[in-house]
Amino acid sequence: MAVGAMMARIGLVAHDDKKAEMVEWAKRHSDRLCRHELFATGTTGGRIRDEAKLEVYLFKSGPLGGDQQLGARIADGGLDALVFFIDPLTALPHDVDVKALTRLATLYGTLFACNRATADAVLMALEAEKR
Ligand SMILES: O=C(CO)COP(=O)(O)O
Repeated sequence: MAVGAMMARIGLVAHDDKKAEMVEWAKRHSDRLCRHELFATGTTGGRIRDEAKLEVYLFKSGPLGGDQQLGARIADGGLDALVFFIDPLTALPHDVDVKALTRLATLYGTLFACNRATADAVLMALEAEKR
């Protein structure tokens, strides 16, 4: 991404117990988020689109490959930041996909927020950063 308050490509994902929190966060920051290009796993993105009224590109649902699609975007250099509200208390059938996504975000140095506090900081960083 290049300079100033330019559009960033942001991935949004939330596990089921965290979806309400993600939607609330997206609503609170909708004036900021609408300036960026948003990508999300299917169910998370559908809720953000419907409830926060934001334009979101929807990948497949996480358990059906959506985490992998976001990971592929990271590997291709197509994502500037990832906001992923992970549920640490629930076992997931696609845990390997979750690990793969967080691994790729780490490997490629993607701005990565896993809770509301760091998500706020990531948004601020995207706006402040001189790129
Ligand atoms: O399971 C998820 C991420 O691991 C989220 O997928 P959904 O947004 O489709 O529920």
